[in-house]
Amino acid sequence: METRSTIWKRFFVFLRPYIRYEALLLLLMVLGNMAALASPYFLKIIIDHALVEKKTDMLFGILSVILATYVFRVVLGMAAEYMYSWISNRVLNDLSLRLFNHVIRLPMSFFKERSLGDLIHRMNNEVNNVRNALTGALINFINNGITIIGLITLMCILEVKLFLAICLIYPLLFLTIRRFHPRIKTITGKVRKMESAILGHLTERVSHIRFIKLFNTYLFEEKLLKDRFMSLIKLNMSGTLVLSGSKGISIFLLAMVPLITLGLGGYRVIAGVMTIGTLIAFLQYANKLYDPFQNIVSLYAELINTSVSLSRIFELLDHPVQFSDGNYIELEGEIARIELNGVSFAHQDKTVIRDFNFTFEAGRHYAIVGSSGGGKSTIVDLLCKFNIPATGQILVNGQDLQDIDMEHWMQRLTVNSQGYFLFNDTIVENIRYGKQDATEAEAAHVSRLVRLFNDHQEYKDRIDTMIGDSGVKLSGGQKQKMSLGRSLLRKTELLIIDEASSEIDSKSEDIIYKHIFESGKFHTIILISHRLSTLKHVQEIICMDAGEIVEHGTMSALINKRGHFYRLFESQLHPAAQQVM
Ligand SMILES: Nc1ncnc2c1ncn2[C@@H]1O[C@H](COP(=O)(O)OP(=O)(O)OP(=O)(O)O)[C@@H](O)[C@H]1O
Repeated sequence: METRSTIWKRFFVFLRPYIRYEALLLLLMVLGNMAALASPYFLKIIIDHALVEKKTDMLFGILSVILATYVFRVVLGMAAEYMYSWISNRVLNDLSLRLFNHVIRLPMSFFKERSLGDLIHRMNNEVNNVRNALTGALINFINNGITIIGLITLMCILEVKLFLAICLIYPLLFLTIRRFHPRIKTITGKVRKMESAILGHLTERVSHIRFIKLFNTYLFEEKLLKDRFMSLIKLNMSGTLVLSGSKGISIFLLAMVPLITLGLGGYRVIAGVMTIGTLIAFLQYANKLYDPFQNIVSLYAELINTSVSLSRIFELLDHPVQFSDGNYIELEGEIARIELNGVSFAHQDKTVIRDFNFTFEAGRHYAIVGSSGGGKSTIVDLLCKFNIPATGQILVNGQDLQDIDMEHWMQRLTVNSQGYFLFNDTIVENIRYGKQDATEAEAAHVSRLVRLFNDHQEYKDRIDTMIGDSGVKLSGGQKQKMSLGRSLLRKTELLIIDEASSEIDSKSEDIIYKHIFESGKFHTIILISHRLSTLKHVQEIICMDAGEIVEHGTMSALINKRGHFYRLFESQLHPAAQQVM
């Protein structure tokens, strides 16, 4: 784990672009503090000179100066606040954008191992913690720090011996902070992890509310969440105990400062080695020291929390992305062939693909079939670079796919996968996600190609309406049609359709597939399907079982073979078999 100083050093990289504005802010803050700290010194002059020497002019002259410093302070304060808000908003914007841009470029393997809740917690809650620290704690920490330096300087100027006496308190304060804060940091880290887990739990449960209702598991769910909240409360309470203990001792130690000042200072005034004006001014400064020190102690604890948030954010940023870093190459020319040579792949310890050897030639249409869990979608993920072969190679025109730039590669193919992604937006906008520069008319056109609605009126009424979260206002078949429409908007050399029409009625499916396979829009197509009726569109079928190719060939050859393929489709086969034989 990174040390706190390295974490802050890394964070200061985000502050660097605004260094000029920060320098100006610091100047405003120093000037504002100087103006705020001047009053007790003027008070000393009033007591020791204007009053003792009975100089009315001097009295009112100094009072006017004090008034001017008040005005100066207010103006500087407003300017500093504005500047601070400007800087912190920009820094946060940079941090959030950098995080988002990084996360969306992380390899798929990263997302398979992480819980969604943990990711959202880091990208939202932890960034908000940094936001709170930036908009409050950090500025106060710096401001209080400047005040303390100013106060110490003025106290030394006034009476250095008295200042040295109150300094005895500070090593004790330092020891208290050192003793308590590592424990606070550990507890904070645990709280954050638990909060992420709870967020993940809530996200999962609310997004599957339908199943809670169907299985009537309200009480079970309530108990599950209650147990998690109880553990969080226990952890939070132990954190509060340590924090309040640390604060209590610090506050007690700081409260000793005015007592020592009055005791020693009063003695020195009685002994005639110090003026009353100096004692009053010093006492005011010593009292003023109490608040910023107390604030700094609390803010320090808050900044420890922030450093935990930052370390969780940086942990994400440290995960290597899968995109261009100058080491990847771009594929020259069109895709001529994709060869999978002895490819194997495992999820954790479980081997999912075994010694897969096949060459997809450009211009041909293929299907991959096999029983559930046989490894078909894993092959798609390997072709998308979402999975990386454990052994063997995937070669595109002889180039290792792993060496080809991810962004460049993804421009060459369109993948219509099993899990579609629909946003709470209009149908047109959802379809346009496939090709962001497509016009509304193009999007509307493909919605008709995939027969999204039954009649003309429905297109008119619904195409611009919101579809709800994850397309909740659409039927299962309509969602799949929209997803296919989105793919149809693109024009790429290779199209992969992974079980994308299981909920679409056979008649519509046939029309849509005819268009896809016969329009010539996609040169090479790989179709994954459990429906025999869709296989008539392809020229070659690969039959997989337990991660291996067990048969491949044309549909009629495979049917005649009476092997794996035949058994797999036996129940759907007889009417179709008549057509192909
Ligand atoms: N993220 C994962 N972690 C662990 N195992 C996984 C993961 N994803 C898939 N698997 C396993 O890999 C195997 C192959 O899954 P895959 O999705 O490729 O099968 P499939 O042939 O596409 O199945 P289906 O026809 O049901 O879609 C399955 O046994 C599955 O349990």
